[in-house]
Amino acid sequence: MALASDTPPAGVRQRIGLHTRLMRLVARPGFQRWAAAFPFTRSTAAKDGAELFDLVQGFVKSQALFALVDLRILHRLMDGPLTSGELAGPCRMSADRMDRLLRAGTAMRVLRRDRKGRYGLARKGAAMVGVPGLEDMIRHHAAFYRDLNDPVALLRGEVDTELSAFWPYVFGADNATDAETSSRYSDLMARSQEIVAADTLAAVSLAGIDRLLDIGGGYGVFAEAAALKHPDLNAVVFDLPAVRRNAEARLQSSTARDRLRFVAGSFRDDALPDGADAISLIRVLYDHQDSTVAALLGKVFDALPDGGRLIVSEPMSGGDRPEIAGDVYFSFYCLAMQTGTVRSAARIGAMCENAGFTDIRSYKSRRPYVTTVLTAVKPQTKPG
Ligand SMILES: CC(C)=CCC/C(C)=C/CC/C(C)=C/C=C/C(C)=C/C=C/C=C(C)/C=C/C=C(C)/C=C/C=C(C)/C=C/CC(C)(C)O
Ligand SMILES: C[S@@+](CC[C@H](N)C(=O)[O-])C[C@H]1O[C@@H](n2cnc3c(N)ncnc32)[C@H](O)[C@@H]1O
Repeated sequence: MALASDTPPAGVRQRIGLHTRLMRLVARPGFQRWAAAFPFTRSTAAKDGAELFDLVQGFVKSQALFALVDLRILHRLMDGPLTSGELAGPCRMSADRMDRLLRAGTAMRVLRRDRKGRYGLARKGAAMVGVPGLEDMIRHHAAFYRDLNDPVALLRGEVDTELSAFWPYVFGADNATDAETSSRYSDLMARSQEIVAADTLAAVSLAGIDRLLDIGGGYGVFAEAAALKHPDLNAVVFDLPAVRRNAEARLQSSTARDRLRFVAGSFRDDALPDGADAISLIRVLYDHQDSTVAALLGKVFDALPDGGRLIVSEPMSGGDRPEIAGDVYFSFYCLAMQTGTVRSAARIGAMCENAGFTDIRSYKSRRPYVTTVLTAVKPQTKPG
């Protein structure tokens, strides 16, 4: 039954269509009881119920995963299965509490329990250990979840978020005085870029490109991966001066170092290095508001030669068809960051088009929770 406060605002007339009538039926407890028992509807009712419960308990699962990561349980099991009693001491908790955590890990299928009651790694738990930066990413969710503590206030813009103060170290803000924090989070950014770089290079080929300019390229993980994959490619990483020392150290240690260079500057205030026939923006646009993105795309367009290519790669919204990683996790993450927003491939494509680009393509993503790739081309100017 709709409450007075649930009714549409004055002046809004809603048409009650067939779908809405059906949804009102589904909302009735009596219909739910009937559907749960009726042979043709009971499996859908059970499936919907289980999926709803999974949404309800999402935070609890994430926090149980956090505990497994924070206590390094996955690493402790790399040498073989252990009992809860054996894991309890080093983790400073009682055996029965440890057993509670290990059962949760087993139910979530990151661990498995053998007949003797010992716990070992399940396939997904083992995979987690190998995903670059994933465990640190999970640990840094402590700050994100504090920002999400009152999600309505966050949506209303009433929360002074922790995440917004967290990454400026990486963005090269002047207050990056805490060297230990700075390098810890910069490392997190660099490590998480490894899978983004791999998926970007799996989606698009850089064959035929002589010189790549990676704007906001951080420590150069993408530039290095591109150079290693394409032996004739030279790449320039353009990022804020605060990133220079660590980026140069990383690029210098690469076997492709002769083809990698760092140029310090801001895409807001400085000219972009010239001579690139392709420019990449990896996880850059979603950090910024529309006006900054429009100005950046315009600058990128001007810096490219005719026929030059733009590569955009970052987690994206599903647009007309909202999708779970882009429209839940990254959307709220960007909200907590307070500086930018997640955009759909269609929205980014339209912004590229406004900047003058043509031949805009987005690629079906293998892992939308890692990245989605879009390319565009600066058109050839017609002679005469
Ligand atoms: C051998 C046996 C037993 C069986 C054979 C079967 C077989 C071949 C199985 C395959 C097993 C396998 C290798 C699995 C691999 C799984 C992988 C690679 C999983 C990867 C998961 C990646 C995840 C979950 C990534 C998550 C990324 C996140 C959360 C990123 C967040 C990024 C953020 C917040 C960035 C912020 C940056 C800013 C500041 C907003 O710009
Ligand atoms: C989210 S990080 C992405 C880094 C890297 N491309 C990656 O995927 O890991 C955004 C990068 O943009 C850089 N950045 C932010 N503002 C910038 C600006 N005005 N000019 C140049 N780089 C900037 C930051 O320093 C940071 O390295």
